[in-house]
This record gives sequence, structure tokens and C-alpha cells, in this order.
Amino acid sequence: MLAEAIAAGLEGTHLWRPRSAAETIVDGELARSGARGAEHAGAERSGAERSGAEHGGARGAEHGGARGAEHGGARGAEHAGAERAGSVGGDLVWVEGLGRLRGATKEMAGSGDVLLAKVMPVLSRWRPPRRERGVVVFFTGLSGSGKSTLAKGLAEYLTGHVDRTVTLLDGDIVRRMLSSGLGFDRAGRDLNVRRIGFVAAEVARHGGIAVCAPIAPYADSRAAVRAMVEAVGDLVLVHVATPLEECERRDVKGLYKKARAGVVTQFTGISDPYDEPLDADLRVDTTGVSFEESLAVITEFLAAGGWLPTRTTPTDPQPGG
Ligand SMILES: Nc1ncnc2c1ncn2[C@@H]1O[C@H](COP(=O)(O)OS(=O)(=O)O)[C@@H](OP(=O)(O)O)[C@H]1O
Ligand SMILES: Nc1ncnc2c1ncn2[C@@H]1O[C@H](COP(=O)(O)OP(=O)(O)O)[C@@H](O)[C@H]1O
Repeated sequence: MLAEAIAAGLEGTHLWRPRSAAETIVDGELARSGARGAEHAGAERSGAERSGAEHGGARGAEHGGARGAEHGGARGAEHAGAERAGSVGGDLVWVEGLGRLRGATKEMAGSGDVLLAKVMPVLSRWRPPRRERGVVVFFTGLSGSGKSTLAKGLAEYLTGHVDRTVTLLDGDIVRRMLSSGLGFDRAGRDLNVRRIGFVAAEVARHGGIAVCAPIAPYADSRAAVRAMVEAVGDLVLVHVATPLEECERRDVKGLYKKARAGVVTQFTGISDPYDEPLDADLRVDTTGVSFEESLAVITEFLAAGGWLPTRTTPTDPQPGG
């Protein structure tokens, strides 16, 4: 009971959620067996279902046809297991810690209350509930997929609705201010993305929200970012999975045309690789979907995951409004 009391006391009941269908908690201990992952997705899923988006990946089916935004892909059964263990804020670490704590207190009969009073402040500092925990929303995707538009929209939305600092680290801005001089070869991109991860992790360390939007084409660099961020807070990886054909059709900056002509070299998707993320927390294809719809999918995901108060989703009435 002690562990449950601590989780409840922290308003952090979400922390009890196993991260995938393959992981569960049995009597306060972490086990990898089965069913509870999907069960826990229920409450989180409802908001996104209202918007016709898919959530809580164990189901895996896409709503709204080919144009629908797909949700929670990496939480799906296909990604269950090792890839997810310890990710999304390292909740398993938290759960395991509480499990161990619970085991220890069983041997200390009668001392639970005293222990609770002592450990609560420590645990609270170590792992605050998600609404207060630093979080990095990291968009990745091809040029023209919609990263900057969505990142800017999300940052503006958060600034207006959440009482926390919001830092926008857009790819273009970072390239000018933080990574000027770096090229688009592998080493340049890797360093650029790691720098973004470092700055974002510092924001998260102090309880803020960082919204990042580089292409971040390499799995290794993204993994390094995840490690940096999850040491201090949560990472929500959003794969803006707009297909190359659509990005090229948009050709917002005319770079695809130049890349096809060989004027711009090492262009992601044309002459340089993009590693499709296998660990994305959310996957959004913006093809034929309005900006407002895509943004709502993201804010609802964040609200359902406990990072935002549920009432701040764009479709819900706002205080005073
Ligand atoms: N060779 C090549 N490949 C891809 N992109 C190129 C290239 N050269 C310039 N650009 C422009 O730079 C923007 C991508 O910069 P990023 O810092 O996000 O890239 S990376 O994460 O370091 O790979 C990218 O911006 P977005 O279109 O906003 O993604 C491009 O406009
Ligand atoms: N649902 C959507 N979400 C975001 N952008 C969209 C959407 N639908 C169309 N777009 C358009 O796609 C383009 C994406 O450009 P941008 O945000 O600069 O992409 P990136 O930063 O990935 O290079 C913009 O012109 C934007 O208006």
C-alpha cells in the first residue's frame, strides 16, 4: 500500500502504468507478461478518439482512413518490450523503484507511515508528476513534413495554456544561432541534433517544456537525445511521418527541386538517408489533414499522457472562455 499511497500522494497514478502490453505490475513488482498495458490505455484513449485519431498503440488500427493521424504507434504491440523499457520518462525505473520500496517496507512492519513521511519529499523531487516534470516534445521528419509549423503552433498553444516555461528550438533557428558553420554531412547533423538535445535537456532539468523540430534523420543521434533528456525528464518523440511524395509536392523552400537537380547535395530523403523512428511516441501524417487537426492530435496526446491538464486541449472550453 505504501507505494500506491506515494503514487497517489504525488498525483502520479499514471506512474503506475506499464509502458507496453508486455509489461505489467504484479503486487508492486515489474513483470513482463501481458494484458495490463492495453487496459491502461483506455482512459488516455478517449480524448483522441473523439477527434478521430488513434491512440494507445496496442490496438494499432488507424482511424479515419489513410488521412487519419496515427497515434501512439511506438506504444503498439509491435514495439513492445526492450525498445520501450525505460523510455517515456523512464517510468519503468520509477515503477521498479516503488516496487522495491514496497518490498522493503513489508519487512519493516508498522513503520510504513514513518517511512512514507520521509520518502515522500525525496521521491517528489526525484520524479514529480508529469504535469510538473520537464518534458521535451521532439519533432522529427523530412523537410516539408510540417515540423516547424506544428512545433511553432504547439509552442504558442502551450505558452497560452500552460503555466510553465516553453522553449522553441526550431531546426532553422538552431542552424542559425547554435549550429552555424555545421554542414549537412553525417557528423554535422549528428552534432547539431545532439546540441539541440543538450539544450532541451537543460530546459527539462529545470521543469520547463522544450519543443524541438530538426529533421534529426539518424536513429543514433535521436537515441543520444533520448538518453540525455530522460536522465532529467520526459521525451515525447513525434514522428511527422508525411511521406516524401507529399513533402516534395509541397517543396516549401524549393530545395527538393534543387536536390533532384543535384544543386543541393546530401538532401534528406533524396540523397541522404532518413532512419524511420522505431521508438516514436506519436506518429502524425499531415497529408490532407489541417494544421488545426494535427495540432489537436498532439495536444490531446500530451494531455492524455498527463503532461498537460486535460482541460487545455483546443477542443475543450478554456478558463474564462
Ligand atoms: N542537405 C540538406 N538536407 C536537409 N535539409 C537541408 C539541407 N540543406 C539545407 N537544408 C535545410 O536545413 C533544414 C534542416 O536542418 P536541420 O538542422 O533540421 O537538419 S538536421 O537535423 O541537422 O539533419 C531544412 O529545413 P526544414 O525544411 O525546416 O526541415 C532545410 O531547409
Ligand atoms: N496538418 C499540417 N500540419 C503542418 N503543416 C501542414 C499541414 N498541412 C499542410 N501543411 C503545410 O506543410 C508545410 C510544412 O512546412 P514546414 O512546417 O516548414 O515543414 P518542415 O519544418 O518539416 O520542413 C507548410 O507549408 C504547412 O502549411
